[in-house]
Amino acid sequence: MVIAGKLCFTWFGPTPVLNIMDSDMLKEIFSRINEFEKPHPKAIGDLFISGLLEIEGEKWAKHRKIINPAFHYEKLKNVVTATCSSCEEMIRGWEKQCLAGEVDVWPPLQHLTGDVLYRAAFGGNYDQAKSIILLQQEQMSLTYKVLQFAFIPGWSLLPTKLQKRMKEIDHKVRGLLEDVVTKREKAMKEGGVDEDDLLGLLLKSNMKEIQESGHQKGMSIEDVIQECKAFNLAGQESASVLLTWTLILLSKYQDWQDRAREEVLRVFGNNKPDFDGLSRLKIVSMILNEVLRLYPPVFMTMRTVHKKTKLGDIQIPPGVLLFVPIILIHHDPEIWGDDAKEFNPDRFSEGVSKSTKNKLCFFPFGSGPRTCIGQNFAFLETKVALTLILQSFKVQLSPSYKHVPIPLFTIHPQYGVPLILTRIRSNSLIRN
Ligand code: HEM
Repeated sequence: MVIAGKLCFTWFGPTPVLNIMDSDMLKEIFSRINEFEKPHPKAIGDLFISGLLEIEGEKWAKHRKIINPAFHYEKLKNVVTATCSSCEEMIRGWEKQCLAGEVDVWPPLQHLTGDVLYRAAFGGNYDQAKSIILLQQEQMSLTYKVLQFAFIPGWSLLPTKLQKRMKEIDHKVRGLLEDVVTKREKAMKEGGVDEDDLLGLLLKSNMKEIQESGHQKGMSIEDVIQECKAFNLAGQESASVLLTWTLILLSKYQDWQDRAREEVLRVFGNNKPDFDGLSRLKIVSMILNEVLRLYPPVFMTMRTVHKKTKLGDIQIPPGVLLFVPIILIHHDPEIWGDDAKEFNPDRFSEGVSKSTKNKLCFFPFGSGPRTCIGQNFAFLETKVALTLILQSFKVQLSPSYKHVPIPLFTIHPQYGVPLILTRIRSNSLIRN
């Protein structure tokens, strides 16, 4: 039922839902974080999200303050180094595979972003992270199944096979992360390691709290593990999805691929991308924004209303779930024009605020205080990977590619992404 303009009322099982597409209301929802809070995922029986993604109020603010320094732009130089190392390994693999025919780039891109996250945020590598990532991927598809039953009251309390497996996965992931965390903690205590990556900062805050207060007041080791779990999920999945849809669209729109490659070669030649040069990639940024508009990896977000409140002229009772359908707003012809569904990076040629006329209608990373903390991380990693790929290959869609985007928390290509990769240099190892 449409209430007024861009407001639509529905039900999700027993829960009343308001779909919000109005720019002014969205600004309110994203900024008034005490009234419109993130819904607690346990309310729908899932177990996989935790940490910064779900916590509320003061605890969230405290955690975010601790973590923020690891995400300052200058601090993210290690993302560039980590992506270069990891991407070179991937490209070497593709060079061998492409001689034998097409390459399904979807699994390697998922590995890539997992590896980058581990190297840059946790000081490890993909081999250590592999089991955790695979378990979390399984957890996500199980959670998706759970959601289909979530409207049946009490279903989440039943001891079903699904619930049992989810608990088992949660337990295993927790154990694996505990191992990563305690190893680093030991190394830090022995004085060997003092890194300001994400894990280092989380652990330093834990140690500082203990030293200062003599007892645990701040981020406990349990909190640290939960945060690592959340970052694993948030940091790996969406970035791989962005890179994947970018390669699909550049394969489809060869003119944009040529323009992106020209720019990459103008800025870096055949050298490895460096931190400062990445900010000069204007065409690549326009392309990434357009991919994020058409295929926003996180295609919707939610808030819940905790106490009776007013949004615009409407009184909203507590318990209402607010759905923010990012993808629908990004595809709205009233905002983006008749070509809203077409790939046209030129619409971002004068920057995001010009193309959105300063309305809140493009927000692939959310908005307001609870906006994505990893936005710069994701942009750097994607630009580096794209630079190295475009320096090495011309990419085309294989005739076997089927265009079936499916929403599985993020938008996945259901049948993978078989590409034909043509090497454009005899030796694609990038110069230092
Ligand atoms: C293309 C890649 C990415 C996209 C599209 C994306 C998108 C989003 C969105 C839409 C939200 C929810 C915002 C809201 O509800 O207002 C979010 C939250 C979050 N993201 Fe990302 N994200 C990406 C990459 C990353 C990366 C690489 C990391 C970490 C390294 C990360 C960490 C987080 C965290 C921790 C939150 C919760 C923030 C909070 O509640 O304070 N994300 N992201």
